[in-house]
Amino acid sequence: MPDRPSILEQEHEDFRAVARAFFEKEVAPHHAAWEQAGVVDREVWRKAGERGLLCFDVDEAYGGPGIKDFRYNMVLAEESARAGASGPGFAVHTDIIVPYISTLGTEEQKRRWLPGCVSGDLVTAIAMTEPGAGSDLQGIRTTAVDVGDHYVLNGSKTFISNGILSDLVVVVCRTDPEAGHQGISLLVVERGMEGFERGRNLAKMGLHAQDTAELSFTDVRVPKANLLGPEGSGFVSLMENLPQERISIGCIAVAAIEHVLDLCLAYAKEREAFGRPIGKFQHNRFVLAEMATEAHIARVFINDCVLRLNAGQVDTALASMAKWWTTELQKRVVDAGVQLHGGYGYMDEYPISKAYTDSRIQTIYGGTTEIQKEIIGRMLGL
Ligand SMILES: Cc1cc2nc3c(=O)[nH]c(=O)nc-3n(C[C@H](O)[C@H](O)[C@H](O)COP(=O)(O)OP(=O)(O)OC[C@H]3O[C@@H](n4cnc5c(N)ncnc54)[C@H](O)[C@@H]3O)c2cc1C
Repeated sequence: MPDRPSILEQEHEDFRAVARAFFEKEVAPHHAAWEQAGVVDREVWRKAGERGLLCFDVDEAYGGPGIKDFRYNMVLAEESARAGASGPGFAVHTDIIVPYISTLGTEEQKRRWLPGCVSGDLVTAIAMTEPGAGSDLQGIRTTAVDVGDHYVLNGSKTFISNGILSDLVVVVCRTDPEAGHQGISLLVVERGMEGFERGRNLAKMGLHAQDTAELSFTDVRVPKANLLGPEGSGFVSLMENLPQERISIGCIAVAAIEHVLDLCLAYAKEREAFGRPIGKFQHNRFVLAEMATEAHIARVFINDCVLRLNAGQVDTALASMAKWWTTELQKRVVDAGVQLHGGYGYMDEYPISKAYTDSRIQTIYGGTTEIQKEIIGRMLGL
């Protein structure tokens, strides 16, 4: 069999060893309890920060190592998948939200927030989706009215990852209701601001240890100093940052696919039926042969995307291709994996069962498969 295609150097493998030890020691033993609780222990964020597993791209001036190399993020996704650690929302923090602060923040904002993001003392969330608007981001109704030195924020958000634990929430809101997408801005709402309430921690099909919550804002006075980027530039900022979010989700998908392949290969060799390992039946051999082939293709594809991301060469269409194709493949592969496990595949105590329920969201959040195809279609001039 060919080796898994790799774009990693020794330093990434050293980082992998640190991440693996962390997930084995600090995450895996607690995960079942966190699944019961619907949220991870806050302490695991600080421990991840101590080991240097959060926000590697943040510059040294703000407490990070300043490593702008997405291969580290990819390795973390792989080790997280291997440990079945779908609870800690590290990727959403490191890959998706903190980059908004790093790229759009003023010097004062970066000094105020980034060190805590790196250390795990500050957990972040991004709140775009509302009960009435998900894919159609321009349909959001949360408003922020300028009253001099602060805004008055009103509205509600739903399905927000890290919603319960978050200390900083990047809230997508309308600062000018008449200006279409040019009236959308990003405001950072901080834990404890009066009028900022967390609603339910939503019960979900999978990702049971991850907190996904409703948030509401009633006359929240948000200082102007918490505006991220120029007023009215929020929509453009989101469009600029979404490609990295989509490559991040693609990395998680490919990591999950490889993990499922490993689980299935081990099971096919060990489980016997009709006097032989189930992997000896031609049908199952074909399933695994297809899985191994597709995992290889997906790895080559995502590796290429990550290298392009590092070089600043990921465009919107490529990110959408990576997002929809890898996550749809993940869903298909993990479904085949459950079938291969027979009844055990349906049992929570088997990792394949959890991989199945955890995978289902992948084609929905970060922009659905349909939206990705719409984007690609537009880029094709259609
Ligand atoms: C576990 C979880 C975590 C999440 N985390 C976050 C988060 O941290 N922050 C955040 O802001 N949001 C988050 N979301 C929300 C997520 O991004 C949205 O659910 C998603 O974008 C889809 O929006 P919607 O649910 O409103 O579906 P809708 O937009 O109502 O779509 C419903 C269906 O219609 C299809 N559809 C819609 N428009 C079109 C179109 N133009 N063409 C073709 N088909 C279309 C969609 O593909 C979908 O199949 C999360 C969701 C979940 C479940």
